[in-house]
Amino acid sequence: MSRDVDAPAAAHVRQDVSTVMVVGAGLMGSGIAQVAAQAGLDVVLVDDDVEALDRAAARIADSLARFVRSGSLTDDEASRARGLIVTETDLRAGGSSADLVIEAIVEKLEPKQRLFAELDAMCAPDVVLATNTSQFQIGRVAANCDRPDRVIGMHWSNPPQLMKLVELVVGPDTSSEAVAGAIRFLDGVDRRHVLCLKDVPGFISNRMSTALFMEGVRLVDEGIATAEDVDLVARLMFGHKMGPLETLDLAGLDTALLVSTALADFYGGDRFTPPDLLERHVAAGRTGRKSGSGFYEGLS
Ligand SMILES: CCCCCCCC(=O)CC(=O)SCCNC(=O)CCNC(=O)[C@H](O)C(C)(C)COP(=O)(O)OP(=O)(O)OC[C@H]1O[C@@H](n2cnc3c(N)ncnc32)[C@H](O)[C@@H]1OP(=O)(O)O
Ligand SMILES: NC(=O)C1=CN([C@@H]2O[C@H](COP(=O)(O)OP(=O)(O)OC[C@H]3O[C@@H](n4cnc5c(N)ncnc54)[C@H](O)[C@@H]3O)[C@@H](O)[C@H]2O)C=CC1
Repeated sequence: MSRDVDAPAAAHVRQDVSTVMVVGAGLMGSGIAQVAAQAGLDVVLVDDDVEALDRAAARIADSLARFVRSGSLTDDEASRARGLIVTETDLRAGGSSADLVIEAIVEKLEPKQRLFAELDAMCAPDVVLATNTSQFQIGRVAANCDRPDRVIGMHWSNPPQLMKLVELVVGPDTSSEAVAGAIRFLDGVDRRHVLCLKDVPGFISNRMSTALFMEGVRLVDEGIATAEDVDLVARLMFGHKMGPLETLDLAGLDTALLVSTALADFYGGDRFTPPDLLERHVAAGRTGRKSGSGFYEGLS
């Protein structure tokens, strides 16, 4: 880290991680769990929905198989990683053994606040509690914690298995020891980081991406361009790997609607406001790859 983080003096924070608890086994939690297991860490993956845990196990198996097919992993490495992940519906099963907790549950504030209060009470006092929120201020997520100094934003990029950058977000109380612990963990799982130095909604990445993604949706909603052409502009004119609408299908339109609505509420103006088309797709269950259709059809 090249800059000092202005934070209050805090109690000791655990720097060495051998067991990670990931809470929320959706798109992101399953991918983060896989990354940690591929780095040789024990992982407890928790979700309150047993079917979500089954889907997570299938997604992880599929992703590991792809890595084997492409030659990035051997069969042995893939089965070792799979064997390091335990799935659980009971938070307490992982809470006592975890050296680090990464939360990746639904993008709603109250459930995250409730979960962090529980984690704060349950985990050893020197364990860093990280949130993968896409946009909530870390100080708000940690609002009901006695030890907000160990709460940090750890915003991964989707798909976590392939994307190498993670955004760390420093809350008003986050200690420099917690930042150092998070960086040490990310270094160990071969991820680069950037530091968002102020606790602002949307951080660096989603203030940028939401403005672009919502403008892409607006162009389609206003009949100015097809989804295909908006995405082609991003790919061939800007050199992006994926266009905004393809990326929304990847991320989940339901999550994108929660993110853009929250950012629009906070910042006002139009730049983050979700166009009607996004709301209509979500209302119709067209949530992107996770449902098979979104801006595009036949997704998997
Ligand atoms: C409203 C705003 C808020 C939104 C909601 C919240 C979102 C957030 O908070 C923040 C976010 O994450 S936003 C999303 C950020 N991510 C991106 O923008 C992804 C952009 N796409 C890419 O980088 C590449 O297309 C990508 C890396 C994904 C794939 O690469 P390619 O384009 O080259 O595609 P493929 O040819 O399909 O794949 C390349 C090789 O990788 C293998 N593969 C794909 N998926 C895999 C997976 N899950 N696990 C393991 N391997 C995988 C694939 O098989 C292929 O292998 P080869 O055939 O051997 O090359
Ligand atoms: N989808 C994306 O591209 C990205 C999402 N994020 C953030 O990561 C978090 C998760 O997003 P996704 O994985 O896309 O969502 P998702 O909808 O795929 O998964 C969320 C999971 O959390 C579980 N869950 C909900 N409440 C719970 C609780 N109290 N305890 C345990 N499990 C609970 C659900 O059963 C579900 O399996 C959100 O905060 C989101 O904003 C961050 C970066 C990228």
